[in-house]
Amino acid sequence: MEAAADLESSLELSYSGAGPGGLPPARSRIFKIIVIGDSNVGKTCLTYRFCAGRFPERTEATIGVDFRERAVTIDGERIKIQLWDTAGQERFRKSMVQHYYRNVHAVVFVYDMTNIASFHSLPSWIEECKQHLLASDIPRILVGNKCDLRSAIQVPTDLAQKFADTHSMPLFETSAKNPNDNDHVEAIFMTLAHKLKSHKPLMLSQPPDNDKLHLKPEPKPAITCWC
Ligand SMILES: Nc1nc2c(ncn2[C@@H]2O[C@H](COP(=O)(O)OP(=O)(O)OP(=O)(O)O)[C@@H](O)[C@H]2O)c(=O)[nH]1
Repeated sequence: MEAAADLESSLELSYSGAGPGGLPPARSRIFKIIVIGDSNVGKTCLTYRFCAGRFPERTEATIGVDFRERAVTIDGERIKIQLWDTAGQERFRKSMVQHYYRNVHAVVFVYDMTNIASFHSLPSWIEECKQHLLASDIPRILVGNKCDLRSAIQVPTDLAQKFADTHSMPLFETSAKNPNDNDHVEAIFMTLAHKLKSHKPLMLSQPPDNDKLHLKPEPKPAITCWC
């Protein structure tokens, strides 16, 4: 918990150190996106796919929060997308919840298309989000994951679309696993990044202290259905 607080406060600091030759250092805007949803829906795999460009060989239940970052260039501006992969299991998230939501710029709700229970949990995730986010105009998107498991689908697209419409969110159906969906996962986060880029100036980038969070450093490397 303290580690997350440290990370938050380090992100809130404006970088005031001088660059080479006394010139101001290069700065890039940084956007914090939290990814939430039930355990096992594929939040870790989706964030890994976007940041590392591939499906992870193995995953374990996220404890607290995991953190991945990727720099992208949009319309000539280099920005940093910071993905906060949160724990789906209540026992691993309880004490951290307020840290997830601090200074959030966008929220990605994820459900597993092959698990109707994860879809039915969405209202409680939305409610949690409402309780912790001060601004109501923060971009939010809904992602149905695991569309590669076609024969096991339990959440029909029209049902998900209806839910998304009710909550004024765009819906994306994709797979973190299917390499053919790589571009789709990319497009989901890039669509969000484009949206955020036009937002008011945000935090300045400062490298987070991954050691404090005990995280492994990662390699950098309105659509309905892309299946
Ligand atoms: N077939 C398929 N399996 C997936 C996909 N995404 C994730 N998985 C699998 O689903 C399981 C859970 O994935 P995670 O990414 O760890 O799930 P999570 O939502 O981060 O889970 P928590 O950390 O417990 O909250 C793993 O066994 C993944 O291999 C997908 O798109 N297709």
